[in-house]
Parts: sequence; C-alpha cells; structure tokens
Amino acid sequence: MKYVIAPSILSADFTQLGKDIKETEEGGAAYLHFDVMDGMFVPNISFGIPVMKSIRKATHQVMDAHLMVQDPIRYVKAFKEAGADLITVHLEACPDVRKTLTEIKDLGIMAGLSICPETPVEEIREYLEYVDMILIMSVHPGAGGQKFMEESLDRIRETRKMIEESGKEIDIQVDGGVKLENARKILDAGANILVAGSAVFGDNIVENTRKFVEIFRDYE
Ligand SMILES: O=C(CO)[C@H](O)[C@H](O)COP(=O)(O)O
Repeated sequence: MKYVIAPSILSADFTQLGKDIKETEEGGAAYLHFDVMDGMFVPNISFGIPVMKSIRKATHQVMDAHLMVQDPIRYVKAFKEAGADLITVHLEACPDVRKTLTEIKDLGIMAGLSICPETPVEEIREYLEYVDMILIMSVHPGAGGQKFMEESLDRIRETRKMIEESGKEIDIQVDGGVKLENARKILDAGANILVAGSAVFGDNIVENTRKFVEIFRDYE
C-alpha cells in the first residue's frame, strides 16, 4: 500500500503560494490537496477552478480536489479540465452518488467519496465498487485548524475492514486535525493518505512535510 502526505493549500500563504507548493514537493509530498468550499454545503467559500488551473502548470504532484460543494456533478468536468487527477465528492452533497462517481471515472481520473463525522460508515459500502479512495473527515468540514475528533479512529478501522471484505484496493484518506503527533495512530487505524494543512504550512514547510514522509517509512 502507498503512504502519502497531501498538504492542504487552504493553510498556505497565498501571497507566496507557488513557493509554498514547491516546498511541499521538495519535502516529498506526492499529493496536493485542494479544499473547494461553496458557501452552501459548508459555510465558507475558498477557491476553485482558476486557482487549480494555474497551479497545475507549477507542479507534478497529484492534484487532489476535495469538493465540499452541493451537487458536485455540476463541476467535475471543469475540475478535470483544470488539472485534477483525483476528485472527491461528499456522499451527503450528491443527489445521485453513483452517477456522480461514475461521471468522475468516465473522465479517466480517480474518484473519492467522503463522509462527514455524523454519517454512518456503513453508508459507503454500496459505493465501494465505484471509488479509488474513501475520505474520512476527522473534523466538521469547512475550516482548517480544528481539533482531530478521536472517534474518527474507530470509523477508519471500520472503513478499512469494509474495504478488506470487499477485496478491492481502495485508499483511505483522513482530513482534519492531522499532526505529526497523531499521524501514527491514524495510520495504525488503517489510513494511508493523510491531509494536513496547519501542520505543514507555516515555518519550515520542507521539514514539516519530510517528517510525515519519515513516519511512512515504518509502514511501507
Ligand atoms: O478543509 C479542511 C477541513 O474542511 C482542511 O483540509 C483540513 O481541516 C486541514 O486543515 P488542518 O490540517 O489544519 O486541520
């Protein structure tokens, strides 16, 4: 199984975004995570397609678009054209989950399905055949810098068990309050892709990223 750190640019310094992204790449981040918020599914508004399009030219990282957007099927083609390699939608935001995931796969890119902390893990079972990744939110979606919800660990374990039972190879991504200090217990529970915003951006981006990558060595 691959282990990946996906820095969330929501916590980057937007006055020097290109430099911050380069530093995550230098530190060994294979993915770059885009938190797209529409002010409807979540209260905040972040950034969208033009930002992704310009970053695509500046990095070879896997562009991981997390659409915290109501009825996201409306935007999946535009995000793919802007450079997304992976598009994750929320189960709670899709009027037709199956159709939305199929639309993403038909574009020739990876599909992810995310659930909020209140949504029972069991609800993802019927969609496992359509996804490359499950994203377990470990905070309420909508803002960076929140505290990791400890009950997420059981939800990650339950998801990994369900994936194993399905016999499919599906990544588990965890997003919200991920730090160097709790990374190991999240990985031990069964996650293999960690999103981190405030733990990566700030001082020493290269070093912060590299420390996550070093932890992964014990799991590979
Ligand atoms: O959009 C998010 C939650 O909706 C962020 O991706 C997430 O919270 C990352 O930030 P941090 O690592 O600081 O918690």
